Amino acid sequence: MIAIESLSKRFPRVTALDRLTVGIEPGVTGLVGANGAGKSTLIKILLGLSPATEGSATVLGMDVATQGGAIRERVGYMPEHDCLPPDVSATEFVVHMARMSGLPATAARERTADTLRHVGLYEERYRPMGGYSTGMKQRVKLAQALVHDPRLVLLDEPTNGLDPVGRDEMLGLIRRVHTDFGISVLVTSHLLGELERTSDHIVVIDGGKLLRSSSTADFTQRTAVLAVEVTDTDEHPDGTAALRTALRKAGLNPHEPAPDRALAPGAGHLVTLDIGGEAGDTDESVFDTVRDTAADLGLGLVRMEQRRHQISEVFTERSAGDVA
Ligand SMILES: Nc1ncnc2c1ncn2[C@@H]1O[C@H](COP(=O)(O)OP(=O)(O)OP(=O)(O)O)[C@@H](O)[C@H]1O
Repeated sequence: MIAIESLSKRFPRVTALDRLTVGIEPGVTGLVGANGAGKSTLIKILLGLSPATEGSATVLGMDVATQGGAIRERVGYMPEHDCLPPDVSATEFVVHMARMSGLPATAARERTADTLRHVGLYEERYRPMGGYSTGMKQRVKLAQALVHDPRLVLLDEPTNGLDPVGRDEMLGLIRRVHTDFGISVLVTSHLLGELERTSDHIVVIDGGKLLRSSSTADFTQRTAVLAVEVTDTDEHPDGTAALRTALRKAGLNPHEPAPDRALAPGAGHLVTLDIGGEAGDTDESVFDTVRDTAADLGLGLVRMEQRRHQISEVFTERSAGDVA
């Protein structure tokens, strides 16, 4: 869908994109990065609205430097900022946008009605948009991006300003844009965990550079840590200390307790240890060893839990790497 090759964008005081190379496949892709990471700048370059300083990119095989008009005909765009004229209704506005994209008048009206219904706007669609809630405005912005039946939509922070329920509804709508209509989606967010359920693939950028690009499953299912909760006994008043020592003897690698652990009520009963490698190839025998070790010590085994990685850890891992 999109091929980005060593793309840079420099403003006089700041480098917004720094030799970014990444490919976007069909499906739903989340583009994640903190505020100022370069997400909006990238989208504007991909639409041919802003020239890159260096490097190249193609969208649906078209060159962003020379074919911006053709790209915007085939791609839908939902901008981040508030851009809706307050005095016109959603219907009037979306019909206008459909006509701008080249649809004949009748088709534009029909598509507008269908699209507004799809995003969940009904009677309100005849009222001026100035009186709409943020959630309704975001829905109109999504509708105008979809009305000309594009193959790909670029959605810039579509959940901005929404409450948790509104966010969930918007993320559900975005998922359905792909599942119901087969339209590919590139959606941005500054909230790291937000796109985990919506996206097939996640691209993380930071300071205009690519931090990571991989499938959402790879991000969230690489499990490397086992948390074990045990009870104390008369024989072992500190069950976790006894378990750690015994696990070490059994050849495992339990983590040292956190320094403030004694201060946290109820937190003293947890032991964490590494299991499996980077790729998530968990060694099942670790579970048996932990169970048998706890049983041999006479400790009560409350739970064993494999922790899921979260996208936010990409940033933590990177900070740790920087320190190293
Ligand atoms: N027209 C411009 N002139 C100068 N600097 C700019 C311009 N547009 C963006 N920048 C800067 O480029 C960097 C990246 O901005 P960009 O808007 O792409 O980030 P973003 O990831 O979309 O963040 P946000 O979600 O906050 O918009 C920021 O430091 C921003 O201040």
